[in-house]
Amino acid sequence: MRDYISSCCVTSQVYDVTPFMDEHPGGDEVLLAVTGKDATSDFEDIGHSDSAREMMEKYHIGEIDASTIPAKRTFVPPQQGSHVQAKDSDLLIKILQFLVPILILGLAFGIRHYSKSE
Ligand code: HEM
Repeated sequence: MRDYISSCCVTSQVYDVTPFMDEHPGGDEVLLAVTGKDATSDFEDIGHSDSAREMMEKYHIGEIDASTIPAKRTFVPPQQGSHVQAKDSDLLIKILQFLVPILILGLAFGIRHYSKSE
């Protein structure tokens, strides 16, 4: 007796394959790998026989409401505007890195000059 339920989903139908684990001709590892996942493509890629399809009816436990499956997210690249903004701030930092030491140096010379003349 196993202490977990391994269910996988093939074309929106959910199967509890726990009792079938040891008998599955493809082994239990493949079933475990798709537990809780949509195994439609894995199942179809094998080219399961008609008798395998009949067999799986024994383990049918329900159907998934396809509308509850989250849509696949597509990558949206950051907008051009923010990229240009990032370049602008990079330039500002470079200018400041150059200007600040010169300002400090100028200030030091200025102080030295005025303190000498006093
Ligand atoms: C309740 C669901 C399933 C049943 C009843 C089932 C049944 C079977 C049967 C009877 C076979 C022997 C070949 C045939 O008659 O087609 C088989 C082989 C196999 N199955 Fe399944 N299967 C199920 C789910 C899956 C899933 C979800 C996967 C993949 C993740 C899978 C992977 C395989 C593999 C890799 C083989 C071996 C193919 C080979 O060596 O040629 N099966 N399965």
